[in-house]
Amino acid sequence: MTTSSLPILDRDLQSGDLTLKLAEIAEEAARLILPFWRSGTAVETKSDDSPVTQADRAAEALILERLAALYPGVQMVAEEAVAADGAPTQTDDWFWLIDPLDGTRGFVRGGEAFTVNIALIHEGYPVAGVVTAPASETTWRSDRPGGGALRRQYGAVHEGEAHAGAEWRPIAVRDRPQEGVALLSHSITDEEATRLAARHGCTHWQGTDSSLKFCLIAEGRFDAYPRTGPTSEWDTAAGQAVLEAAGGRVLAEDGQRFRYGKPRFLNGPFVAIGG
Ligand SMILES: Nc1ncnc2c1ncn2[C@@H]1O[C@H](COP(=O)(O)O)[C@@H](OP(=O)(O)O)[C@H]1O
Ligand SMILES: [Mg+2]
Repeated sequence: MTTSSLPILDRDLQSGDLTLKLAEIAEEAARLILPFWRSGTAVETKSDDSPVTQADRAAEALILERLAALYPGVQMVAEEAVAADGAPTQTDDWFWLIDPLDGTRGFVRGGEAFTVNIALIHEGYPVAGVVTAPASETTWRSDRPGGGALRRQYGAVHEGEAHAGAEWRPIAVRDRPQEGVALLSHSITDEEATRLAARHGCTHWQGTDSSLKFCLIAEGRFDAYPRTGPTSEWDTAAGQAVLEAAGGRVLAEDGQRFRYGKPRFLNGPFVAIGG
């Protein structure tokens, strides 16, 4: 592997330019995905029983091409490539985790909660991440390390109409209110959701697909996202980077910071929490 682009990658990470460039890529992928949404696009079932569409594949191909052009030689671990070719058995110090379309089930149902996710892992932890929600034309990103988290609504930028929402605005987690609200996957029962929410000090909960859950906690609208069922590392890494930058935390069952590069890139249980 060539490591020649690592100095440039690290320079861009430290300046915050990295996630600005990643946001452009994720938004380009989002524009590619959107025409497939609510279009009755064909759905195939992967070996793990999860759905995949042409939108997932087209978006992943675009992201891989853009990343390889910007930072050649950095290892890329992406959902559809792993589904097709298997997972790499080793990870480098630096690697990308890419989920071109998270929340595919919701996407296929015509729901709005689906996202494009790009994260950079360094020595086992997400150090930069970008999440884009194509349906609402919104992007969340971590800024330079220690620089917080930001959100923008990008649609108007490309229609050529300057409007306030198109600016990057800082976001932050909220202090836990008396009646906290948890976000949970639709993949669990109502009983399980109520129990999980209560375990993490929340009196209410709401079901939401995809990594959008991390972003909604990062911007201070919700309080926790506990997950006991399986996810893959590309489902959570970018959301974790955004949430941590906004002042939140993602913890494994042992209370330690949630880490990456695990066997087959499979996540165990975790909880994402705001303030
Ligand atoms: N058995 C399993 N193993 C690994 N990941 C799983 C899984 N069941 C669900 N997931 C992951 O959970 C994600 C959906 O989470 P949520 O329910 O919060 O929307 C899916 O992302 P994709 O839609 O990208 O496939 C999928 O990767
Ligand atoms: Mg996913």
